[in-house]
Amino acid sequence: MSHSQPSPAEPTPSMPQATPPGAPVAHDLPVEAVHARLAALAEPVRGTEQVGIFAALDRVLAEDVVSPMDVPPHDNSAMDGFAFDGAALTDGRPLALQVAGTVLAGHRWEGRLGPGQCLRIMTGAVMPQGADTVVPQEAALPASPAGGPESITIPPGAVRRGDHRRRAGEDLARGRTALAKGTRLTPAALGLLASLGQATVPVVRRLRVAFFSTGDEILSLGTPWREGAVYDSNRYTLFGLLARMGVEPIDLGAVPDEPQALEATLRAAAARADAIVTSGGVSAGAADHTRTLLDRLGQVEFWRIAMRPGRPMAAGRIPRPQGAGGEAGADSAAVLFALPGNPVAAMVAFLVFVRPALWRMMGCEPTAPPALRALAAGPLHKRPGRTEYQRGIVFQDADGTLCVRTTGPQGSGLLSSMVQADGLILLPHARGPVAVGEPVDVLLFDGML
Ligand SMILES: Nc1nc2c(c(=O)[nH]1)N[C@H]1C(S)=C(S)[C@@H](COP(=O)(O)OP(=O)(O)OC[C@H]3O[C@@H](n4cnc5c(N)ncnc54)[C@H](O)[C@@H]3O)O[C@H]1N2
Ligand code: MOO
Repeated sequence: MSHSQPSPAEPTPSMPQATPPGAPVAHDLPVEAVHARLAALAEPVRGTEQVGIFAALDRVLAEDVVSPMDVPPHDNSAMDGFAFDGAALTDGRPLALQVAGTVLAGHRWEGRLGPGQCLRIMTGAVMPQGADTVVPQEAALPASPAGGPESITIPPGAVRRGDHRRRAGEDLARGRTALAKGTRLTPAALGLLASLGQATVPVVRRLRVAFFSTGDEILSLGTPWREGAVYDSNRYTLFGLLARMGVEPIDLGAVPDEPQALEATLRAAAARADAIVTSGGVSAGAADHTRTLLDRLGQVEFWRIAMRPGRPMAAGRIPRPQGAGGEAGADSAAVLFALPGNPVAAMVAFLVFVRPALWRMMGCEPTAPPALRALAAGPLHKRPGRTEYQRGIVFQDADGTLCVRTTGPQGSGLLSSMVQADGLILLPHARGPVAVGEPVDVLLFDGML
């Protein structure tokens, strides 16, 4: 047993007595306090590997990448048109130029433009010596159109000096940090690395996350249904949530409410994984053995969190068996996140707490999910004193204003509502009921990248 002691400034996580069901309880930990405790628990793992750039998508960069070259590597044209010396432009007067040749992208014109000359140039082609400006071909008047102009006239005001020239190094300058350690490698970041000629990338090793469900009533798929049982859904939502993060998910199945079975699974998980995510068995029920077991196995805290859904949760460390460090890294313990069993509560607690903690373990400072401000299409029940995450559907009204309505009943067993929802309506701790037309933040399930 190694509950950490609550500090005097923080409420005790002990069980509240005789509280009306669903009412906020003064003892419950605010969401921010849970974030702070999890940040202390989730330390970055050690270990890096060099991977090919395609395999680097969604991984975390293990070292700063310094640009070995300028990108673009040379001054070049941003338009198909004519390159010339912009110093020849005069206010209010047309400029006539003779076309000295053509340069295509991927080629360099070796000559030097003289006074009164221009070069036909394609987008991306290297700017010739003696030119600093490009006039797009549709803005130049050809003096002799057949077979390409031999000379052009630039009407007054068509371009200013320096227009449509892209400078060497304007995207990335040689010697500058192109991507910082800890960056999550998005599609854009992969492209940036490729633009430096980098075919392999140093990344943080893949985080191993074991997950399992608990409960006598939980049936694995393929098992015939029986009275009193439910098919396991949490393992599949957790698999999806973990896989989306680019971690290595390790499925350890469904475990009955038997202390020996739970202990064996937890020990096996700690031996193989950096983190363990479980669902069920964290509230006050007669078969919720997880609590007793965790008290014995590791340093685990149980929390009642001032939020809905996702009120009960446990988190802490489960020591690795001796000699298991080689496989799961040098750290002596795996981090346990024990989520509530109700399917919506498990998902919401994962999104709010586990996801940012796992990003931290991967060496990446987590970013807040994208939020949208929308007007409540109907009144929302909300009690001050807890953070609520209501499932929301975003739409535009007849005027094009962004609005949000709930999916309907907000029971934390209604997994169908998570499928219908676009995101979670975030109602902060202190907020009371929301009237129609009041603005609220919606945390979107899907970001663009
Ligand atoms: N007296 C109290 N009872 C409960 C409280 C409370 O404060 N006092 N809290 C309620 C809240 S809130 C939640 S959330 C749940 C969490 O309880 P557990 O984490 O112990 O979860 P279980 O009791 O094991 O299961 C709850 C519910 O979810 C179903 N479940 C569990 N695992 C799965 C799974 N893998 N796939 C599908 N469904 C699953 C389970 O059958 C139960 O119906 O406690 C409340 N009780
Ligand atoms: O808060 Mo429980 O987590 O309602 O479902």
